Amino acid sequence: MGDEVVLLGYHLSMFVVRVKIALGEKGVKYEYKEEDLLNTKSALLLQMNPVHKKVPVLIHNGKPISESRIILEYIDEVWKDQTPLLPTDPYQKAHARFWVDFFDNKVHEVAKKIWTGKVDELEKEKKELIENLKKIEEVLGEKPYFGGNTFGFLDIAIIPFYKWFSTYEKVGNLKLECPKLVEWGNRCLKRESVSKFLSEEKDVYEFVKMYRKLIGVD
Ligand SMILES: N[C@@H](CCC(=O)N[C@@H](CSO)C(=O)NCC(=O)O)C(=O)O
Repeated sequence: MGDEVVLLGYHLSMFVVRVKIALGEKGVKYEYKEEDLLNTKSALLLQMNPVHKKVPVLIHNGKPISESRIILEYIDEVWKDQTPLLPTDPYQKAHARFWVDFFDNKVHEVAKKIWTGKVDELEKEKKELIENLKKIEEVLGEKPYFGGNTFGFLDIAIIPFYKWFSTYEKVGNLKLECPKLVEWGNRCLKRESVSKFLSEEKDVYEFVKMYRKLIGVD
């Protein structure tokens, strides 16, 4: 019997898109189950991820794996005969893990403070976001992809946020200065595994506007 793979997700979740891209790059077939995060989480989600109760959760032959970065590494190890996601060199692997951690904590979390917060009270966060995204752009440098000439782990981790940049700018009333990341994003979008799953900018913006009303900041 082949592998039974199920992905619990939410259509706009950048962390879920990471997993969809990785499974796409590996050519792994899976069943996708959309969670209604804004209303009631499914019993399956609560059973499979009782600690965080968040998506994505990858269920492989009945066994759940949570946290997108951990899921990416799991996928890379389990389906290792297809294109590798992580570098094989230990130092390059550590470098990739460092920058995904930086991105999650110093770009995504800072940006989330902005798009869920009172924008006129967030000058520090706005500066931080611009500066930290510049640091990510410096890691890319002149390379086509973060790992060099091939699309890999760090690209997969960051590209799902690409269509959120314009919403960061609109809601935060700020200007991101990352022309190389824009070029890189368009380059990644040429890959079917990316273009198939990345949200549209207008959908992201509509979601954030709705969410801000829901939590009473707008
Ligand atoms: N560190 C985790 C973050 C997952 C997450 O925040 N998932 C959100 C949807 S995307 O914003 C989620 O499931 N939220 C539901 C909740 O917070 O209850 C990862 O990398 O997988």
